[in-house]
Amino acid sequence: MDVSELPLDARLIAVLKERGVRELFPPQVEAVKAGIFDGVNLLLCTATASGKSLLAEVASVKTALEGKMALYAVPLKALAQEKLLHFSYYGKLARVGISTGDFDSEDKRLYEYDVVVVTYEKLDSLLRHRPSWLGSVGLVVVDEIHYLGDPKRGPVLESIIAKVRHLGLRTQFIGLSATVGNAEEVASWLGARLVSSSWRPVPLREGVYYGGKIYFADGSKKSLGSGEAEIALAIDAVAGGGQALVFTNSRSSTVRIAKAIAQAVAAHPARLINPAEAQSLANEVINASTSKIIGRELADLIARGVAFHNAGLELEVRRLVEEGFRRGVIKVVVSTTTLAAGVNLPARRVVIADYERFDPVLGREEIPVLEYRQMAGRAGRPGMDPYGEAVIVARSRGEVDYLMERYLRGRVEDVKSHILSAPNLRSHVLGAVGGGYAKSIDELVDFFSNTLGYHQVKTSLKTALLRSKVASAVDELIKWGFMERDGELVYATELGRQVARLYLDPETAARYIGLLKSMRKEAVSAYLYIVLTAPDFPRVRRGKASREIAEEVLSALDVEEDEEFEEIVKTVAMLRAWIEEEDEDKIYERFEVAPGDLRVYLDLFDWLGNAAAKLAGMIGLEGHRRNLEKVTARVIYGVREELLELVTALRGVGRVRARILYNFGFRTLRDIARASVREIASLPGFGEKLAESIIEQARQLVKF
Ligand SMILES: Nc1ncnc2c1ncn2[C@@H]1O[C@H](COP(=O)(O)OP(=O)(O)OP(=O)(O)O)[C@@H](O)[C@H]1O
Repeated sequence: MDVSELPLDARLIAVLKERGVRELFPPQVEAVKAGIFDGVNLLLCTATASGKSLLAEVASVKTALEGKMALYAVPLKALAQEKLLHFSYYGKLARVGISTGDFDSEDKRLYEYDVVVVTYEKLDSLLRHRPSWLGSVGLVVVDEIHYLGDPKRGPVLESIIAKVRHLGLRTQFIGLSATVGNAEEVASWLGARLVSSSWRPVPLREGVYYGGKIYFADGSKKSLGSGEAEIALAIDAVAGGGQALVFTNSRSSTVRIAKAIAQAVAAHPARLINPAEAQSLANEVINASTSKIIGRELADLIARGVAFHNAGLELEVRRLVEEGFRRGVIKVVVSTTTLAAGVNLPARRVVIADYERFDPVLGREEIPVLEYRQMAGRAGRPGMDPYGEAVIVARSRGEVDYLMERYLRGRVEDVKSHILSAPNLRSHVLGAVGGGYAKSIDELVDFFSNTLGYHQVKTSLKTALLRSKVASAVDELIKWGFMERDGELVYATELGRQVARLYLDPETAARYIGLLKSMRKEAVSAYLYIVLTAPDFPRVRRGKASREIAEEVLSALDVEEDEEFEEIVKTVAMLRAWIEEEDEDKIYERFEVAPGDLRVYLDLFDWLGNAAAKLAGMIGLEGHRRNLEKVTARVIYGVREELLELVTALRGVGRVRARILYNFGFRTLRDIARASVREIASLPGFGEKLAESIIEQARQLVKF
């Protein structure tokens, strides 16, 4: 089908042609025939790179051109940024915005956009606020809809869909995924037509590697040189003019394998990389990295055409690696399997070095087929590679057949709902009541009967079951003071509504309130401790907990000294070092955290610390509210209290520069407003341009 034949605005067709899209891919033709441009609800389950996103983007812009809004939901903030970039192709045809942070806001200004890219949680939170513009939404897209099976994020998606249904919005719904086992069931629940296809723009060959040979699923074999599997497979791909993406199961092995491959690249008789280009990218990475140690380690590899990619790297650095790989400057990227969803990097050969990983709770576990498919699907760059290859590494001859059956021929797991588990149900019951979606047990039952979880219950007593689960959730929420019941009617208390708006898990909110109420003394470590008790927080697991900090926490709070206490105290110690302005590299070394981890902590603290402050305010603990706000601001910026005025107000001034300004006597915005460009420009790390900018900013702020 030629794009000119599509029922679309001529300007939109022109953009497609400019992007090089002339003929639709076969699954796209099916989607068009199924009614994607006629407002029909669709579930598109087609292979990676088969053009799902392109269609959903076009449908969004079409909706915009028809005067309605489109909401485009993605699982990760980084993917939201990427999506925003994709939408820039459509130029002025649609005003596209992004909304991923700050749950406690209904984002009135979003109304100014035609297309809004959101994360799942942000979309659910927006629906809880019920902004006035909801009525003008004409399309909701959910990308990577297999997240429905995720224990925490799945219920968020179900809740979104239940709310959209409840509101009776006349919206089209489009779900996208390459990997849903029970696509028919999900489509039937969504009331959507299913378009499913295994067509790929680049043929995919899948195989298992053992003892120097790749055994392909079609029975053919390929012999490679001897040596470590990952190295042999990567070098073979690069020597053949391609690139390789290697997935492994731990951060430390991404670094170890990348180093070994870099050595092999350097030792190869043929010149496999362009050293000048590689060196220039390496320099960029050093400049962008907040950790000198990790930055140098990575840059050293990039200079040899290889990189590691894991959650320890900050987003800017990950972006540079991804871009370098897309441009072909980097030939091999070694990534953790857990990051597979977040890396949109096609490569000629994908190597799955480990099919097992270590879970702190479950121990060793095999990766699901869904994850294997997500990784394997990245093999083959459309328009650049004649084929793609996905190779999984076996550790023994006997495993070859096992892996072939389990992964290459295996069926992707069914998506199973988790919304009826008690913690999830409590959270979404409060969200539904707090957002005005239900006012009685009956209405709650009605609301949750729109979920996949209900759809999947197979007993004839399913309504009775749902009713009893909902009633227990309500009882628990009443006990915590977030809801009240009057016969059949249920209400969210003011506090409960606030918890729902802050997008807090009710159990966490109840814990915060309990700890704040019983606090005996105002202590920074105790505030950090309280916020960190949320189960969402990762914990620092290395080293010994500091006794001094433990004592400070215990003098203020009534808590048990158990294993969890130890872990939280270690994390408190790390954040204390950060807000006492300890050098970043020292923190990374002392607590064995990496820049990417620290960014995750800060992001979470921004949300949960501010939420805890709001709760304190609501229960009349004004002093705690102010202290929590201050501690949260200090965590966000990594500074002592005296620097807050400068770091919060001035663009281009972070913790290091603010400290320099302060120590040189520029302690307030007023001091800076009075300074001359020459004075500030001569400080270490400040140039003339930056000096001009911050003086100008300070003058405006203090109306100098
Ligand atoms: N009909 C087409 N003709 C040419 N190029 C196309 C066509 N459709 C999509 N593309 C291009 O192919 C690439 C992959 O498309 P897209 O990202 O939409 O696939 P996808 O199925 O959403 O992949 P993923 O599962 O990774 O999200 C993009 O660069 C896109 O611009």
